[in-house]
Amino acid sequence: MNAVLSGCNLGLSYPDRGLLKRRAAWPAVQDVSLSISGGDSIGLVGGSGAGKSTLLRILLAVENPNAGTVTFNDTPVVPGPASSLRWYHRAVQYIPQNPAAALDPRMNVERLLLEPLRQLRVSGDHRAMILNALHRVELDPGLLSRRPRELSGGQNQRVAIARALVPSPHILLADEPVSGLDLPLRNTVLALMERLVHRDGLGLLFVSHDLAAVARLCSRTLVLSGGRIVEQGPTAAVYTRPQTRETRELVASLPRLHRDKELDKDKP
Ligand SMILES: Nc1ncnc2c1ncn2[C@@H]1O[C@H](COP(=O)(O)OP(=O)(O)OP(=O)(O)O)[C@@H](O)[C@H]1O
Repeated sequence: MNAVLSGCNLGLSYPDRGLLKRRAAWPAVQDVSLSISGGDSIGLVGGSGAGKSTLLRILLAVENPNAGTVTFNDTPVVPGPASSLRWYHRAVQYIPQNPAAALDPRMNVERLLLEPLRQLRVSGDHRAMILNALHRVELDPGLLSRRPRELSGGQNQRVAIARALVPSPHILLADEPVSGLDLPLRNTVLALMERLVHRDGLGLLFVSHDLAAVARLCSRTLVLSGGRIVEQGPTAAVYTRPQTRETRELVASLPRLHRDKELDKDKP
C-alpha cells in the first residue's frame, strides 16, 4: 500500500511573551492541510518565520498542535493514542538542516547507523539494513569503521541521510538539507534525493529557501506565509504564474537564469 501522511487543519499558537502582550498567542501555523504520498516530492517554501519548521515538528509528532490532526495511512498520530509512536517515527524520518553536523563525532559510521535501529527497536538483520542504507546513498561499506572527522563533507552528508534511511521510512521530511553546501555538493545531495523519490518511491516534503533546488526536485510547491498556505500547485505553475504577493516576492528573489534552467528540465 502506498504510504500517505496527512495533516488536516493544523494550527499552533505560541504564547506571546512580548513586552506589550497585546496578543494572547502568536499563531505560527494556521489551518494548514496537506498530504504527502510515496513518490511525491513537495516543496515547502516561505520567508523567514513563515512557520515551515513548526509545521515539520507537528508532522513529526514532536510538537503538539492546538488544532487539527495528523494521520498516517488513516491511523491517528496527532492527537494520538498514549501508546508509543515508535512505528510512526520509523515510517516518517527527518533530515535536519546541515545533517552532517548532527553526527556524533565519537561514533564510527557503523554505530551512527545502528543507533536509530536500536532506538526505534527495529528487529531483523541490522548489518543488512546498514549495508542497504549505505548502498542507497552510494557509500562504500569500507567506510563503516571511520569516524566523521575521517570523512569528506560530502561523505558525512550521505552518512547523515543514510541514518534517516536505515529504518526503511516511507516519508522523509527534510528541513533545508542543502543550505550552506557548495554547489557540487548541493547538486549531489539533490540528485540523491531525486533517486529516493523517483526510483525508491519515498515521499518527500522538502523545506528550503533555495527555490532553484525546489524547482529541480519538487513536482508540487506549497507557499507558507504567516503560518498559512497562501498558494499551492505544480511547481512550474507556482513559479511562472504566481498568484499572491508573497509568492511573487519569493520568485523575484530567485535569479532568472537559475530558475529557467531548473524549470527547463521538466520540458520534453
Ligand atoms: N518555541 C517557540 N516559542 C515561541 N515562538 C516560536 C517558537 N518556535 C517558533 N516560534 C515562532 O513561530 C513563527 C514560525 O517559526 P518557524 O521557525 O516555524 O518559521 P520558519 O518558516 O521555519 O522560519 P526560518 O525559515 O527562519 O527557519 C516565528 O514567528 C517564530 O518566532
